[in-house]
Amino acid sequence: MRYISTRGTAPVLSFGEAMMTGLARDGGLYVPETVPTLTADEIATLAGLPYEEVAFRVMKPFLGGFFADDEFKGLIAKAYSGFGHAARAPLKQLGANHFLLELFHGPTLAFKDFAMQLIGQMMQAALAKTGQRITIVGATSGDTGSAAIEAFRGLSNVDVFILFPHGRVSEVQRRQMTTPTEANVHALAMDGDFDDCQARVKDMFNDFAFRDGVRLAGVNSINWARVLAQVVYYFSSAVSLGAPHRKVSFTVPTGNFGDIFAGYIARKMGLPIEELVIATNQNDILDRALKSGAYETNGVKPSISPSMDIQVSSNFERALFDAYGRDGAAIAQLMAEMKSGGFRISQGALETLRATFASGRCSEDETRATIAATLAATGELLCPHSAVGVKVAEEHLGAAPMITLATAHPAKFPDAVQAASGIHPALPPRMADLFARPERVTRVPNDLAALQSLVRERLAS
Ligand SMILES: Cc1ncc(COP(=O)(O)O)c(C=O)c1O
Ligand SMILES: N[C@@H](CCOP(=O)(O)O)C(=O)O
Repeated sequence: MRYISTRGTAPVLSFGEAMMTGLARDGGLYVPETVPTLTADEIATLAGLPYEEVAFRVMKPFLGGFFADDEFKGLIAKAYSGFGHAARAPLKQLGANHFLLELFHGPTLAFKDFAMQLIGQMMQAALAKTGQRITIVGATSGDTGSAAIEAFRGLSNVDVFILFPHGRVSEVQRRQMTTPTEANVHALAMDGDFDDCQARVKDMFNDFAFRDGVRLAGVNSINWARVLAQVVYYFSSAVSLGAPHRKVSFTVPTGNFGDIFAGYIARKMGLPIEELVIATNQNDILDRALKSGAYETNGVKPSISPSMDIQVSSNFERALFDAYGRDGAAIAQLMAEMKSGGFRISQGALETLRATFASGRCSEDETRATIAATLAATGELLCPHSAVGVKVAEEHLGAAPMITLATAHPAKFPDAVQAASGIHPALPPRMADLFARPERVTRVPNDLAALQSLVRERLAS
């Protein structure tokens, strides 16, 4: 099993190497050279299995033997043991043919825990074999950061630095990142928006002296292993609604395009997915791109679904790579144009993307109205991101059952949820004192050299 870069010139790597490498050295993202498939019979046998067993069967073909079967099963078991629901990713019925996939029962109450808890286990196992230490630098619009901190806090061979946009995450999200007391956790509030944070992380990877000097590792969806772990719940939910004997559709609240790209991989593996719907908030670059062919940023606008306040959608590069016939040079050219604000997608690539993805946009008012209407109709209290998904899904209901991904717990966004529904969602008891815990955070400028100095100083201290 080999992994290649979307920009065509970085070394070809094994699964383990791709996981520990993060961004490819040509600036691209690693993808499998070929996507393994499951037969209809293999998919059918997933129905009724525990989530952990589905995870093992879906992910194993991508590993190329990097972990022995028993070791991998053990890592999966540990990764999901802290989840607060026996099903891990339960499905709830919202309407006649509309289902909600609750992905917020992990330790930090967002879908990020599915991949981050597992990647934490896999990276620790890999480091234990080599005796190395690594420095993780991640960018977050709120959820990746807390999930990464939870997965790596307290480890002696890992430092974790998280850049979040100052003033642009919810208070619960911020406190999840700033209240852990372990010395290897470094929460950094950066001037700018999420796109700036992600750009600085990629800059650090593209500075080879820095990258090699600190042994930089990535846990954003830059890292293929993050995407892979998210493929699993497409299978677990689809088979529970009758796949592969009937098709299902998915709507995915989307920002950095990692989660919906995992759905795309599930479809390439053989899962019969009718429609894959991208749901955006007012930061609607992906919806505009699919409708007009122009992939152009127009500035991040803060919203009540802050984790999706993203315009430079990292994993869209992976989808473009396939849509352009896996032409790495063409992708490198497009990404260079992106630095000055955007590019036009070629007609052929656009048609390929439209054959694969549908899309829709949800305004702030529509998000609030969907939270209220869904509560009244079903009793389900949605977070604003999940509400964006539900609204867009309702515009795409068809013959196949629609599964909307509920990506975060409403208690992570209590102000927005209360304003929309009148209900103040409570944090689980284990987090009840979150607002009483002291915060530890460093304000940092949007400046690569300053950030690199800070990382080096912290590592030396
Ligand atoms: C709650 C929530 N919903 C949706 C998204 C969008 O997911 P993705 O960035 O994988 O498109 C994010 C951020 O990743 C998120 O934290
Ligand atoms: N919404 C994310 C943004 C980062 O996405 P990632 O999947 O690339 O880690 C967040 O909450 O941080």
